[in-house]
Amino acid sequence: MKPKVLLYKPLPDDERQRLATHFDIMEFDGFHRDNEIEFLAALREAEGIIGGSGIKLPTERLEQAIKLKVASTISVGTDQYDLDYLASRNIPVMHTPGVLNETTADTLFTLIMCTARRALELSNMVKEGRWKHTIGPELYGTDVHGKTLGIIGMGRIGQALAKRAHLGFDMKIQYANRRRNLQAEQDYKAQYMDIDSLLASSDFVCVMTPLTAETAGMIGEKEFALMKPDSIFINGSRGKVIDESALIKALQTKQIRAAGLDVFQQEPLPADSPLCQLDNAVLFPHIGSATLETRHNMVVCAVDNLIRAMSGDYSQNCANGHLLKSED
Ligand SMILES: NC(=O)C1=CN([C@@H]2O[C@H](COP(=O)(O)OP(=O)(O)OC[C@H]3O[C@@H](n4cnc5c(N)ncnc54)[C@H](OP(=O)(O)O)[C@@H]3O)[C@@H](O)[C@H]2O)C=CC1
Ligand SMILES: O=CC(=O)O
Repeated sequence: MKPKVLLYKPLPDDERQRLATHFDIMEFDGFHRDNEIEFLAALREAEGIIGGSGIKLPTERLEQAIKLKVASTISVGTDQYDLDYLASRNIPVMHTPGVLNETTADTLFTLIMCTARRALELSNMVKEGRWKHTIGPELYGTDVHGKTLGIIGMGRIGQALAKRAHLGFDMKIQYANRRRNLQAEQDYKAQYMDIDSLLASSDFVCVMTPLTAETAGMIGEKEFALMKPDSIFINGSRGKVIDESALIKALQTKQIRAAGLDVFQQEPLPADSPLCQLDNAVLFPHIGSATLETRHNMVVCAVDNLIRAMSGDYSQNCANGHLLKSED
């Protein structure tokens, strides 16, 4: 008999079939009020689970997953799970680092360009028939090339962003991490500094840390007040890393120039969010890695991770490996 796996995100046919050769799949399109009873019944039977980062499975749900051996997420972020709790049950949480670095950095750079050059605001002006004469300084953008980019969270994706900025746009790179990243210092002349100094001296600030107890609410009113009045704030990490109300205030009062956001405290972002009323906010629907190629590669990686971890090998791509008890 094949082990039972709960799949809660639609997969491309090829990867769904590969999963089905190894496991008996119990399949759901997300987890919501309409499928709650069946989903929770499947969770109680599941030895493995695989799905995306959009579905939160809090501890009180996972407590019901009494047969669970492995959780595999089709994302690099793992904040939808309590890693400590799963580690206390010796359950590895597998994720997809690396395969999405370049695509996510492309998205971040798109946010940088769109905010700096007011691309969406001006495109809407053209589409809505409001382009009546050559635009004047009140609608000019600001340069990207040659400016200073501050990256909070110089990890895999942060470095891919630094590469674009430094090698392609001649930007000066500075960064904040808990530990220094000597590779980024060598490759992109990145300068290490504390978060407050970075905020006060960057033209663009991009947050790319994971969401953890330490980073939740890390950028709030005090931090926005430190930023330069002409600076631009980019968030590609998780919405809860910043205080969204404080950001809205900073944008409304033009304390900072603009913001480019791929992630929000609540997703999907409610249409009545004040962010939707702001010309100086460029908003993406959490599409950091959303290209056909990269999303496929992430699924391949997550299916591989599940197959390997279910057979006891979680030596690669395990987000809580350092917390697990060794089997030998
Ligand atoms: N918008 C989207 O679609 C996507 C969003 N993401 C998000 O981006 C996150 C980062 O991904 P990735 O680059 O692969 O992760 P990495 O682990 O490679 O990088 C994270 C970086 O954050 C730093 N960091 C962690 N905690 C802190 C802290 N308290 N203060 C300052 N820096 C900190 C780490 O350095 P150090 O440990 O030295 O502090 C590390 O350099 C993911 O966890 C996910 O939430 C990822 C992919 C797509
Ligand atoms: O947000 C996306 C991820 O992979 O994490």
